[in-house]
Amino acid sequence: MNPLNPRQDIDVRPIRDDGVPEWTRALNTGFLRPPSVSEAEIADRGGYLVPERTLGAFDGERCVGTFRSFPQEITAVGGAAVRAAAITNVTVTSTHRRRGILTRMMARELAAAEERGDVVATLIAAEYPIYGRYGFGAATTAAEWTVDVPRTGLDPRRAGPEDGGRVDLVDADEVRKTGPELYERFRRAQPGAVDRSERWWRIATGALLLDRVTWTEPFHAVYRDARGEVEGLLSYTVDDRWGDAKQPLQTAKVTDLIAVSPAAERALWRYVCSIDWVTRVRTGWRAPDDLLPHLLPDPRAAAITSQADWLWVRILDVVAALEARTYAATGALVLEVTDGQGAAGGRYRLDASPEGVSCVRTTEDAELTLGIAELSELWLGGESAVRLAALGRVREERAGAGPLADALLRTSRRPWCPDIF
Ligand SMILES: CC(=O)SCCNC(=O)CCNC(=O)[C@H](O)C(C)(C)COP(=O)(O)OP(=O)(O)OC[C@H]1O[C@@H](n2cnc3c(N)ncnc32)[C@H](O)[C@@H]1OP(=O)(O)O
Repeated sequence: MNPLNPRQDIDVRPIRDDGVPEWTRALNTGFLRPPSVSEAEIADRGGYLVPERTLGAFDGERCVGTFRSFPQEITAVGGAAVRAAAITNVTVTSTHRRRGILTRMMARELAAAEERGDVVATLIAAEYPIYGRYGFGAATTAAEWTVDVPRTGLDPRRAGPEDGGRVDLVDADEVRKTGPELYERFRRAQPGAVDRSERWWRIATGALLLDRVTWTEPFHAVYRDARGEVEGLLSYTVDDRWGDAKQPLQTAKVTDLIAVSPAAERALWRYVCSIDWVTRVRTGWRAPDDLLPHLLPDPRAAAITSQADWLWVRILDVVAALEARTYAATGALVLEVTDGQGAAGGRYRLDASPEGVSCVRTTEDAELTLGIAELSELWLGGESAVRLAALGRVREERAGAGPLADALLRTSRRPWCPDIF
């Protein structure tokens, strides 16, 4: 029992329509932000919180735990949009931690998500150890590079597109017009990407200023191909740093770079790496196999400065999840899936080929035994069953089942979720 607060009768329930201010105070407290809640914050949250999907843990009238989910689409391997329950705003007040409040809120949401027919649940984890116990696996990773611009070997006179395309700076209105459509094209082709709301675009372009976030207006640039079609969007901010010898030492920080063609990717990275005064470029969180280093004459000018797990996925419906994706190889595999918390456990036979897939429950002998967290980690193609077996997290019941799982499930490019939610 937590000695700070011995009360046991904590009630976990959805908030009422008038419960937004108290819930928001608890959220700010849990995230160690100033707890007072402004009118603007209440109005903003009131606009998008869904009370029946917004849980509070109540000690009497006081909210001491927050948790909410919202409907999301995540792109599976092959491009299908899969129904997800996106989980966010998870906090338990410091006086009430480690007595099972998160576990109760999570159990309630996962049961509700299964009931709704969501195929997976998703989240971005604040800390690595929190969510594995609930069946979540780190399904995408992200890396950030810092580019030492003088070392790239890029000649600014030759940094522009060589394919008849062009790069133009555009204003925020233009981004709100062209960005959403471009992003839709991008995410349909990017396993691990999730949909962006209109609110996302308003925040990214300064149309909605949140009083808890310090806003710096970014520059926006688009790449248009030779026909004038927008194929890429770059947003970046630049600091104002000069050295003692009056030399420019500016860092450009990329806040978003979305491209639907390699030409657009190349043009936008080369553009941001060739702006006068900018001596460093921080890329923001990218796919771990981003092309960037190899778009520079000297790839070593781009050094990875940070790398971490990113999107965590929890499969709720194994059949629907495995049948939603495509497979580049042909093979059959019997999986024994264990699931302590949910209904996803059982034995499944996967028959996959480039022509199609079927996944059914079976009584055949298992070839590979793994937890639902491990299957979730493998689902988007970014992790390897052979690696997980070496770590003792997957067990081969038949020799060769691990490499076969990799041949079926792994993908040539890594999955990537560019967003945080
Ligand atoms: C998707 C998102 O919103 S990510 C944001 C997550 N929130 C935060 O990081 C804010 C700060 N932290 C918190 O508010 C809380 O510590 C929470 C929400 C992470 C956990 O809430 P709690 O109510 O303390 O968790 P609960 O008591 O249900 O823990 C269940 C188990 O998880 C473990 N656990 C919980 N949090 C952590 C952690 N941060 N690190 C390691 N283990 C943890 C507990 O030790 C416990 O283990 P046990 O079952 O072996 O005893």
